[in-house]
Amino acid sequence: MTSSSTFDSLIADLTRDVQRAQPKDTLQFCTSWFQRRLEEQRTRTRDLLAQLAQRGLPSIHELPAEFYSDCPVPFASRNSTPTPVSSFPPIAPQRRGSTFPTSTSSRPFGTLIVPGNALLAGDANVASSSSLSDFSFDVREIPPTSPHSTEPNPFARFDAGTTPTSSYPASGIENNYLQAHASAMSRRASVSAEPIDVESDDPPPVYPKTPEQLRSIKASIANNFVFRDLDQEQETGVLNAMKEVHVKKGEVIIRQGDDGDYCYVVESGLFHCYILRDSLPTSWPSADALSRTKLAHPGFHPVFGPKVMECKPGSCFGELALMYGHARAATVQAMEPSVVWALDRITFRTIVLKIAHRRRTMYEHFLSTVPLLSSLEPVERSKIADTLYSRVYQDGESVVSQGETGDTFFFIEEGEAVVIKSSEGERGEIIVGNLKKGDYFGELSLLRLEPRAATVRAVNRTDSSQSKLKVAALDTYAFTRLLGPLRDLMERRAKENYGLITRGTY
Ligand SMILES: Nc1ncnc2c1ncn2[C@@H]1O[C@@H]2COP(=O)(O)O[C@H]2[C@H]1O
Repeated sequence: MTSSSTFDSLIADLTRDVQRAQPKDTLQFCTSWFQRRLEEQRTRTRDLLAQLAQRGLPSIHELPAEFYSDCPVPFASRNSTPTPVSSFPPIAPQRRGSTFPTSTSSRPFGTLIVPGNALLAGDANVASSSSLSDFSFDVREIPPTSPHSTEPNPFARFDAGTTPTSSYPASGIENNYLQAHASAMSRRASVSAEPIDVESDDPPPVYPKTPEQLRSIKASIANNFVFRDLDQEQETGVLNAMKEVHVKKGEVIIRQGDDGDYCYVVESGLFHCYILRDSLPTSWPSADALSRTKLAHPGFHPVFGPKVMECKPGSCFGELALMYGHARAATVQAMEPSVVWALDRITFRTIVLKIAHRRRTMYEHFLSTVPLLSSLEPVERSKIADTLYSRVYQDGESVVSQGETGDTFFFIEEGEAVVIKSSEGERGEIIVGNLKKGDYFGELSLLRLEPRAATVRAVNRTDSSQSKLKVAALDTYAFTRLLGPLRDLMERRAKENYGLITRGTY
């Protein structure tokens, strides 16, 4: 695929998703969307490299254009741990081995590392290597992505600054993108730069909660863009991993300019958020000194600056740190004894990425068993896998109804369905077909831009140990884009299986 067609297809995907989600903050939505796509693409690249590795030393030049990342991945071991994540001491983040492996040598391609990781790892030795365990690329082999740019890739330019922070040592490579910037806002690499070991079996932490607590957290995060797009499994993982934290009156839970690694949902109490517009002090007053600070008037803190927001029970704050590496934009202080639910970014990202990875593997496996798709290349099936989403139906529930406008195509993942038609003038419904695992339906209305020709309904199971109907769905746009090459095949099959394909005659 050429870069312009890749671009066109990305923009088309983004446009579709924006139209579907109707985000209030479009810019933020687009930013998150690209971040996710980048992560997915990097994971795919890693998977492909792992496959290539089984055949010998992989080479960047063997990567199909699909998988070409503008900046190949230096698979180098990490020899330093990340900086402390927050000045907030009461909860140590769950630094599980899976999320911060100290070395990738035992599993050469087991960790997703993308450009910028060296910011965190402080490991810039990307000289070429002959062994798989430390396989790496030389950044100088990588052409600039823009004729006007001398930088190896677009992710190189975190900022115009050149001074590395003490936390993230600069690399020794000339003109490279591994150098961190001194500015607080670019101290941490973007989320795409975070290594997440998607193959680890380490379960995310589970902190027990009452059903009421779960309901309250769920309601609090429901409209937050970070959590809104999580599926059921991801949401459950996130809710389970939230840890109850008691915050004393006056305690500073987030300090402006710090690295932000936690998100909080307020269970009880009250927090004030302040933003200091001027440059931040080189050192903040001690907790003791702060406790003696008098607030001259309620909207202004003499140290932290003007108050910009209050966070009451049900509010969620610090969530952007889960997605981006920005420094904290405000200081948040407890105004009374409070309780929050805290979630660290690594856990959040592990849950989201691991589940996404598992889901793709599961779909790829499933799609490889679908007869309709047998002529497709694995790469094409992977693309379909990335777009599918699952739905489970109760016995007797309709997935599509005759006469409706169709906007979705379905594969049956588990269970069985019946196809039912009813004709004007005829009484009742006639079962015209049975569908089982690996079958598909819903293509006719999309191919022919006609109303649904039949109703497809989950069977009433006679044995409750049988699976409920579970379908993997693809929306119109993805159907046209990804299954376009199979259009004739589907038309032919429809003719054979459903009889004469003319509206109203079957
Ligand atoms: N005999 C049939 N006539 C019409 N549609 C059928 C028949 N058997 C299965 N189907 C599927 O039922 C689906 C209903 O939605 P669509 O018309 O989009 O696509 C239809 C076909 O995929």
